[in-house]
Amino acid sequence: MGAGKTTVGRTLAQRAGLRFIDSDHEIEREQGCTIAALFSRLGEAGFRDIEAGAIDALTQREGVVLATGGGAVLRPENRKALHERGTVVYLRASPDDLAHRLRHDRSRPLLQQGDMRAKLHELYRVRDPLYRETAHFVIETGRPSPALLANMVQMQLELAGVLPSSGAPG
Ligand SMILES: Nc1ncnc2c1ncn2[C@@H]1O[C@H](COP(=O)(O)OP(=O)(O)O)[C@@H](O)[C@H]1O
Ligand SMILES: O=C(O)C1=C[C@@H](OP(=O)(O)O)[C@@H](O)[C@H](O)C1
Ligand SMILES: [Mg+2]
Repeated sequence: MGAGKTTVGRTLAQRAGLRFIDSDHEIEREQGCTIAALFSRLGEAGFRDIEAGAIDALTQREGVVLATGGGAVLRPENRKALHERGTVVYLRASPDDLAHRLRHDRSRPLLQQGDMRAKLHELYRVRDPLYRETAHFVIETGRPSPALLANMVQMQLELAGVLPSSGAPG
């Protein structure tokens, strides 16, 4: 949460001329309510069931940039679908940077109770190995802006032959 998946993913899609999809936005549209409302109605496990269905459907699309929710890696079937059907970029951020970025955020239900920084450290401990297992590339966030990170991801994917060369100078 707060790594920049939604922000960087949208910019990357614009630059690469691809459609951008965010699994949380798709879920909100289909369910007709916010992620926070789904968590309070169904609990985290209920949300994860819906999320797994969305990941299965969305990873079957061709030619899209897909941003997932940060907890999508918790389910093995999601990790497998993402890794096998797509090229996965892990936008790594330190828990302290995430806490700073999200200090005023009220839309992420898992961070609304207790000490946000401690919670982000705990999520990082559990999830960092899962992100590394799922990803084909790791990009360090931190100092670069979202726009620069989108350039960095695009360049990485062009070098890997996943995206056609944009011919940008440099
Ligand atoms: N590299 C970055 N540097 C500074 N702020 C960032 C960066 N990436 C994202 N943000 C900010 O952090 C917040 C969360 O970003 P978002 O794209 O929603 O993350 P995610 O989808 O991974 O949870 C937004 O306010 C966004 O502008
Ligand atoms: O990390 C998580 O468990 C979650 C991340 C959120 O998405 P972002 O990673 O886009 O914030 C959203 O799916 C939900 O609040 C749960
Ligand atoms: Mg997001």
